[in-house]
Amino acid sequence: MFIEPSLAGERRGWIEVICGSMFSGKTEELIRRLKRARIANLRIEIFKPGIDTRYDEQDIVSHDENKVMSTPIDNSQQILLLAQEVDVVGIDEAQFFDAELPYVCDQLALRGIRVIVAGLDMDYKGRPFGTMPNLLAKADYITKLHAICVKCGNIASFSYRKNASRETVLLGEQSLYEPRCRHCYYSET
Ligand SMILES: Nc1ncnc2c1ncn2[C@@H]1O[C@H](COP(=O)(O)OP(=O)(O)O)[C@@H](O)[C@H]1O
Ligand SMILES: Cc1cn([C@H]2C[C@H](O)[C@@H](COP(=O)(O)O)O2)c(=O)[nH]c1=O
Ligand SMILES: [Zn+2]
Repeated sequence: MFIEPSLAGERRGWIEVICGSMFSGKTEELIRRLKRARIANLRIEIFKPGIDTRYDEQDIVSHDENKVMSTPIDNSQQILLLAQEVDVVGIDEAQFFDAELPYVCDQLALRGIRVIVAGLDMDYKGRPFGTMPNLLAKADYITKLHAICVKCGNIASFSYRKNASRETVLLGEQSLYEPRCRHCYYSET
């Protein structure tokens, strides 16, 4: 389990990335960390990409319906304007953001802000997803989570798409995707 670094002494920012397949618990873990920061009386701002309207226009919602309020935005530079006077910034569905997001996270961390980012590391084809590889390269702390493979019960790192759509971005949940282990993923792709 991730334990927050000590905040004693001069305040320095850092970047945490939570990654993994769909259903691996990224959003739950993001919400858990943000709730703990709130308990510590830290000032928090939470962002998600405007296109992610799957469960709610505004809130970040996990597959188990844990939720937290967020600000939907269309480009990552908006975070630099909106995250004033805050101690912690949370960002969900990072894979959908533009290529500037790693730079934005760097700038926030330089301001002394703790940045917690959650996102899919791979798309349905098993390729690195969007800006995630660059974020992972810049992260100070990385947590890789796993779902349970729906075929065999082993740990799952892949998000298998159940229909024939070929576009990279296709919002959805259980009806469209299932988490699979490497073996079960490659046996049907
Ligand atoms: N195959 C699965 N493996 C693990 N968790 C699953 C699975 N299917 C459904 N879930 C549920 O999904 C929850 C995680 O949801 P969430 O945090 O939204 O994941 P993510 O953001 O990584 O997609 C788990 O706590 C569990 O209740
Ligand atoms: C694999 C994959 C996923 N998506 C979409 C599907 C969901 O709307 C989100 C992932 O949400 P989660 O919180 O990680 O469950 O991404 C996509 O557009 N393309 C893909 O290849
Ligand atoms: Zn499997």
